[in-house]
Amino acid sequence: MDVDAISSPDPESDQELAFEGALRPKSLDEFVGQTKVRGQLELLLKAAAMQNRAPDHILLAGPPGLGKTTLAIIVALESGKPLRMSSGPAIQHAGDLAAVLSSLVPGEVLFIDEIHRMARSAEEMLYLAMEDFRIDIMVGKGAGATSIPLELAPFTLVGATTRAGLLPNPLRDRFGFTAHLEFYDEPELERVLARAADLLGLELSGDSRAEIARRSRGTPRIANRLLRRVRDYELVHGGGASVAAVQAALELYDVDPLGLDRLDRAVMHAVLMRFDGGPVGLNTLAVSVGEEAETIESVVEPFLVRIGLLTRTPRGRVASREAWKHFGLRPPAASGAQPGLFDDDL
Ligand SMILES: Nc1ncnc2c1ncn2[C@@H]1O[C@H](COP(=O)(O)OP(=O)(O)OP(=O)(O)O)[C@@H](O)[C@H]1O
Ligand SMILES: [Mg+2]
Repeated sequence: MDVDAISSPDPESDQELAFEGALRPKSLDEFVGQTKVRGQLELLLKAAAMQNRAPDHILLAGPPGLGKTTLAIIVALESGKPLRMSSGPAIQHAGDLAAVLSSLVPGEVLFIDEIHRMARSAEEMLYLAMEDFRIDIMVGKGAGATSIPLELAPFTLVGATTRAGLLPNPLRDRFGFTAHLEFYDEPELERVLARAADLLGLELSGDSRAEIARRSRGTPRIANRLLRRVRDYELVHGGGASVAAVQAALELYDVDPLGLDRLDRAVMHAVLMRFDGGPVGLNTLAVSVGEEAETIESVVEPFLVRIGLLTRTPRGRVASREAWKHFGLRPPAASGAQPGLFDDDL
């Protein structure tokens, strides 16, 4: 496998997608963590069921691998309605969207993944569809063009995005509820792992679970992936999935004790070494590691900020004292940008 990908929050292969499918929780009760969002969704679905109507449209926002697709599937399962899956990149013309919308059955849940990547013309059609369950189909061209209104079956749109900030306001405002998914803490990841280990028939002690959870980047997808590598290791070497086996397996795949992946490390390395700890602007940073600014901002940065290695300031990104320590480096003696910040205990 691609070693670089093991800590990446994106799915790495079709095989992994199949594996994910098998481990996906099928109900809100089985869904670990995100207590607040779960409670909010539960209320929303229950109220809709009591009034026998389609639940409000739902926007799921958050970094990759935290459970957006899983929750969309759960919304359909819990409300006992069919689910239609689509994605922003697949909707490049208003006509693509019209075809999907006009074939929905009453109450159907329409999941649009990466909704921020949908074509503009389709977005505008979606506004009307979400609000009035109606679209206008344009017939003909030029002066003779007319629009024919088309009634739609009431449906629930579930949109997912890693970039809520990129959604135009009129679209964002039409969702009755926006769930912001957060990174998972270690006890939550341990519960994800316990459940997955059970499903895989792998015996895993509490200490082994904790060891994997600590390196999972706050992300269930990564926790499950690391668990697979541990299972492989156990399969080949035998002797159970002890803490030593977990450490050996994860070391083999270059998973940092904090769970940092190649890109996380490249970003931190650039901030520390090339920009003397910052502040450095997002675009400059993106260019210096050869990545899209979007990826840095939505995938890499939220995690680095969360674990306290990076801070965002109005003047740019700044490495924390912990960052210098974690990489075994000394901050520059005269840090003109942040006088006194690194003075104590170094
Ligand atoms: N709360 C959870 N409890 C248990 N397992 C979870 C949870 N959230 C996610 N998972 C597991 O993590 C994997 C990835 O989740 P999912 O595909 O829903 O992420 P996503 O947010 O849609 O990611 P992306 O942005 O890449 O589409 C799934 O296989 C699922 O089993
Ligand atoms: Mg998804």
